[in-house]
Amino acid sequence: MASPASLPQYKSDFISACRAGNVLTFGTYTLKSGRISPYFFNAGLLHRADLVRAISLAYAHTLAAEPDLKFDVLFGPAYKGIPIAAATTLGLALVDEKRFGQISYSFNRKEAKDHGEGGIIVGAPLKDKRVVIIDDVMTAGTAMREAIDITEKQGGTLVGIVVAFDRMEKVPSPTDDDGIPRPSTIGEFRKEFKVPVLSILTLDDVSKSLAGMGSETELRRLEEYREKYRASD
Ligand SMILES: O=P(O)(O)OC[C@H]1O[C@H](OP(=O)(O)OP(=O)(O)O)[C@H](O)[C@@H]1O
Ligand SMILES: O=C(O)c1cc(=O)[nH]c(=O)[nH]1
Repeated sequence: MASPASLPQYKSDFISACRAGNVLTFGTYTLKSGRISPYFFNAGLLHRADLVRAISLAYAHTLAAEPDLKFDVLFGPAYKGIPIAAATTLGLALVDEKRFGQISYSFNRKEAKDHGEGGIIVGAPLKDKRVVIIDDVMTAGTAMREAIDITEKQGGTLVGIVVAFDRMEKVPSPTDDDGIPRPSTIGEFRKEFKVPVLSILTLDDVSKSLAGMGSETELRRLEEYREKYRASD
């Protein structure tokens, strides 16, 4: 992926990291929502030290760009949200230790532990805290709804959401693939939860630079998919 000159440095660095890690791949993928996608953004591949640095700084700068967003805890839902929350907490201290030095992170266990310290939360308790949920991708928003539910049940207050990649897809419906545009998942979350929903990159950010990445057939399938699940906002 080439990085368009107009993008801020942290976004260009993040695109370069995605490229180095082959994070965006073409094929046939069943998504959590059940949609069959011709491309996939796999944040799990950003595991090398230099790529972890790029992703943690990109999330940290995305959060730092919101001066009014005050929060105490970054909550990363299992599983891919876990290393992202930990790495971004470090990234925040590197970007602005004065502002972010007291931020904590936590994550959930997918299955509650019934011995030792017990419970489903590891890391900072969420009770009475201002919580930003951090994850890799939002498509239909099911994973994010689960994370919001955990946050509320633990007594935390949701104040923001940040993801690496916004696939810019419409909210799911019973006639999901009717090709009729509906509001985007992220747009609906902004309206429903009245908190900032941030993403480092959107599909639009990278689509111009996709031309060198996939074959003509892969790019045509991507465009067909985009048309089918295109959001109206
Ligand atoms: O917006 P949605 O339609 O819910 O899909 C996106 C979510 O699905 C995947 O997580 P998954 O729940 O598969 O768990 P993982 O982190 O363990 O891979 C992905 O990491 C996103 O979090
Ligand atoms: O919707 C998903 O399940 C999904 C899409 C994507 O691009 N990457 C990912 O990890 N999950």
